[in-house]
Amino acid sequence: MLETTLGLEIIEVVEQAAIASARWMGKGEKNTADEVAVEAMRERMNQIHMRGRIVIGEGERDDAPMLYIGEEVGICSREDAKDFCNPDELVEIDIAVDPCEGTNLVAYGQPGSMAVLAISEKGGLFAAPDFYMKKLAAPPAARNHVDIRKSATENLKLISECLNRSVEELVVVVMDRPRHKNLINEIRTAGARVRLIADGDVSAAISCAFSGTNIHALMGIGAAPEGVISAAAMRCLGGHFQGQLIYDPEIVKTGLIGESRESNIDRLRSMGIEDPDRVYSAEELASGETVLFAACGITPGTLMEGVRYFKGGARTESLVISSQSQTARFVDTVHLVDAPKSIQLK
Ligand SMILES: O=C(COP(=O)(O)O)[C@@H](O)[C@H](O)[C@H](O)[C@H](O)COP(=O)(O)O
Ligand SMILES: [Mn+2]
Ligand SMILES: [Mn+2]
Repeated sequence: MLETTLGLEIIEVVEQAAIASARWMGKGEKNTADEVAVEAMRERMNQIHMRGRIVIGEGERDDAPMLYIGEEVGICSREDAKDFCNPDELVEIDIAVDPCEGTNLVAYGQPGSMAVLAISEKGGLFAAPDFYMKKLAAPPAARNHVDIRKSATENLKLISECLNRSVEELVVVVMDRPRHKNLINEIRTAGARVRLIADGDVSAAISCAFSGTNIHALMGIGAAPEGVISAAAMRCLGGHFQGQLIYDPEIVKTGLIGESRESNIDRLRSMGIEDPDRVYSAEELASGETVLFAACGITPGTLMEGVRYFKGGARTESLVISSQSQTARFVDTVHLVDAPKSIQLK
């Protein structure tokens, strides 16, 4: 029902955010790249016949501009919506957004940034706190064979068996952070190759689900909201994804979580998370009956091209995934803004 209600309109939401943000590529201004993406996403979402509520609106951690958690979006959120929205459109839906995932990547002209969102019925997406999350993503063939509770060495052996290749033939993406020093050493010692990324672990997680990307696992600690968005895509694609919240300041030293382990556990409890050590599967992080995911490349990435402008318009590449129709659509769009004199085919 969700997919038929929203149709392909959500593609335009991520496309508009990406087109706005890519104007700031390489300008060294990450907040502006983020801000324009947020505004474009909000504006386009508010033109859609839907009754949406933002459950994940990344931005809190660095005072970045954000779509606020709890913000209502869509025409059918208005008080008089019954007058112009049909019953399907009035059903409440939850939305997780990251209008500019990889703001630093955009600011410094590096690959892997995207505008991204996930949608499900009310309650269908885990409202992740702005904590860190240990993540494990792997290809569909390794789903439920690997486990985040196992060591990287064990998981690499399992992935190699599931993919019928040697560990040396595997590539693992890890975010380039001091906290991953031991993990990186372990992966290298096991024989696999490591691709270090500066930012953007959503793109890396989803890339594991597609063969041909030469990415076979994502390991390490990133942000929890991005974990839920990655899980939404991986659930639809049948890839493996697990996440575990990180609340111990000894593991990640950051202003994001408090300096006391106990107060962090209390904070999680106050958010309804009774077991702070729980390991969440993709199906638990994105548990709704129907899940939709949409992303549009801002800078070029493993799965999508970045935004390319030409005189009079722009060209974008997006990925829309639906659990309902069981499709992953790559959408190549030419945006004709000012009546361009020619439209290049490729
Ligand atoms: O790269 C990221 C930053 O996202 P954004 O703020 O939307 O540009 C995410 O992919 C990461 O998951 C995560 O946010 C990051 O690991 C947390 O930041 P850091 O403390 O620098 O590791
Ligand atoms: Mn992000
Ligand atoms: Mn962001």
